[in-house]
Amino acid sequence: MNVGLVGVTGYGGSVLYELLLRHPNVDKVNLYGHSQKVAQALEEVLPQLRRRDSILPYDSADIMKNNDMVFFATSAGVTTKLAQPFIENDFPVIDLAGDFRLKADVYEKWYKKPAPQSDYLAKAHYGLADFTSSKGSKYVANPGCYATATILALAPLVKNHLIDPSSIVVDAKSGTSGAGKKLSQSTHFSQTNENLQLYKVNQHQHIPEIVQELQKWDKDLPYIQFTTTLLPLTRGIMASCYAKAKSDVTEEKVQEAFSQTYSDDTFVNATEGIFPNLKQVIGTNFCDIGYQLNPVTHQIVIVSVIDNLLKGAAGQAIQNFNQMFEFQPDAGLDLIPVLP
Ligand SMILES: NC(=O)C1=CN([C@@H]2O[C@H](COP(=O)(O)OP(=O)(O)OC[C@H]3O[C@@H](n4cnc5c(N)ncnc54)[C@H](OP(=O)(O)O)[C@@H]3O)[C@@H](O)[C@H]2O)C=CC1
Ligand SMILES: CC(=O)N[C@@H](CCC(=O)OP(=O)(O)O)C(=O)O
Repeated sequence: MNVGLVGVTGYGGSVLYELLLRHPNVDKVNLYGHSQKVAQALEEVLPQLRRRDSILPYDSADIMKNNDMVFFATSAGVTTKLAQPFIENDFPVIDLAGDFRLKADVYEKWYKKPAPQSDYLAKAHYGLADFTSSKGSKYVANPGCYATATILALAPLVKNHLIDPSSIVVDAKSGTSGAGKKLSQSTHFSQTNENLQLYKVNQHQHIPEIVQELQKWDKDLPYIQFTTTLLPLTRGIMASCYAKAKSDVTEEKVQEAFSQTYSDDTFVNATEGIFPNLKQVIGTNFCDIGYQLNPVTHQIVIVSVIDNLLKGAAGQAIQNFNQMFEFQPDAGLDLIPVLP
């Protein structure tokens, strides 16, 4: 099949392009940029890919005519403006941005941008690929990177009501590629290198996304305590999550919850007492999780790690693509970590 990709010049888009080029069910990837530009040689912007492709001017009619579906890996607010013709024509879209993940009022509050129309939002499927299937959906809102790491870490405990939902504390950390390619003061080399910086404390836009999804399993879950820290690394997210176990919860019950939830999952691996590090997942679509119940404090610590550009973005988008078109669940995702 032919697929369209808008946003190849960004971090998420370039990683998605690499995955699509190697995907067994993709014949051609057509690249699109901004509407006002003429076609641009890909080599001019991404010479390291060594491909003689062109980035075509953005045109929704052209995208629908020449492709079977389209991926948007564009900045927040772009699909709110561009998605309409695809939704009205039931043309399949997978959107890596946050525009279609939240209810309109929640999106506007946390992203500080106008939300898409409510009837369009109602057509979007939140594609947390390890828990839901995108089969039959025409518009998939691919989850956020921190949201993916955090929800996957907490899901077994929240679903099985093993923790006090008001006790959740998440200390999440990300490499700078999570912020996209645009330079800012906090991602400047001299500011990031050999430094740790907290940012968006209690204001991160993934807080409502995490809460919205966890509440599907426990409607009594209130807002979570969530902080984000910028790491002096390019790729990777580590989410360290803490929650108070209910009084009757034992080590066996916690183990059973993780093993029931993830034993058949190709991409999520959860292990009791062994805590993951970032390098074991960078370059892959895996989410590795370590967890332990502290018998003294009765707190459970759960640590998850992902590559923000793969499991947190392009890799999960491919999982959703595979579900949407009923390809093999792991097609195009046979990746091994970057070593050493
Ligand atoms: N980086 C990450 O780890 C993750 C990112 N995301 C989300 O995925 C999306 C892409 O992120 P990321 O790759 O990091 O961002 P970047 O800032 O690196 O790239 C943004 C891309 O969007 C393109 N773009 C912006 N405006 C338009 C427009 N009006 N029309 C067409 N193209 C446009 C840019 O093109 P140009 O180069 O021409 O400006 C660029 O290719 C964002 O919404 C982000 O929040 C989600 C999960 C993780
Ligand atoms: C390090 C860094 O800055 N990460 C970004 C990740 C969020 C993102 O990718 O945006 P969406 O809301 O569209 O998912 C952040 O914290 O805002």
